Amino acid sequence: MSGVTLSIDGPTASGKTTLATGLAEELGLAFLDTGVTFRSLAYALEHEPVEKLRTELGSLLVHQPEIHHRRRGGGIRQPHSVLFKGEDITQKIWHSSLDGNLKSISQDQACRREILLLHQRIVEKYENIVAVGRDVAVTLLPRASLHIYLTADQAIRRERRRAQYRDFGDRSLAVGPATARDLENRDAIRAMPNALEIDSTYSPAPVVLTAALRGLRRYAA
Ligand SMILES: Nc1ncnc2c1ncn2[C@@H]1O[C@H](COP(=O)(O)OP(=O)(O)OP(=O)(O)O)[C@@H](O)[C@H]1O
Ligand SMILES: Nc1ccn([C@@H]2O[C@H](COP(=O)(O)O)[C@@H](O)[C@H]2O)c(=O)n1
Repeated sequence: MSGVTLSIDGPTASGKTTLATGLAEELGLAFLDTGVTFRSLAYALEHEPVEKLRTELGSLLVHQPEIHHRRRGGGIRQPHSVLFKGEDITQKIWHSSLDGNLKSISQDQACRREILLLHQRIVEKYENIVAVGRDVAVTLLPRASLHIYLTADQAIRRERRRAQYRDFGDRSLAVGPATARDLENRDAIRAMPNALEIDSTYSPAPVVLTAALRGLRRYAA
């Protein structure tokens, strides 16, 4: 299968990254986590005014997506990384103290437009890519081979996030209900012909991956 593009949207801790990584490993895709860019801007906002971030984003921030070999070849060919003004900030963007900045950035429409342009320049470079976020089906990859909306009950998502960050005391455990944006995107995805909605509440990650691969075979055939 060549020319594979996949979008995955869904609420916090629904398993988007897990599924994207599985698909990227299985199919040898590049993997763009758009949330990483929002988080990087939240970090950058500690250092530069928002006006500068908006107008100079393309030169201030370099986001390299992860690139996977096919499963049989195994492993990651290029790990994801983010450089801000040349400094590698990949490990610095997760701190819960940045939650307020993250909210400001994600509500700033001008910032969202600049972030989208940055992501469009990234996806243009890859023939085979999976992009993950909260609006990627509608904004970034409207012509993807398959659009996945992944969800799970809030209590389950909260429990999974707590377990995931048990050893990372400085990370945010905030897991709310699906936001208005999540629901808007879910409805838009439902209306797309090549869409798949997966509820992972009672499905372990390998089952979710199998369902996504089956969906891809169906629509990309
Ligand atoms: N189907 C599943 N069953 C059980 N646990 C899962 C499943 N999918 C993912 N998880 C676990 O749930 C946690 C959150 O998953 P993940 O980080 O992939 O979510 P996410 O949607 O990418 O989160 P975010 O919204 O922060 O980007 C991880 O610990 C992951 O291993
Ligand atoms: N396409 C996107 C991606 C992310 N956001 C915002 O960034 C936050 C962090 O994303 P994670 O995937 O790392 O949790 C997220 O909570 C959103 O506020 C977005 O708006 N659009």
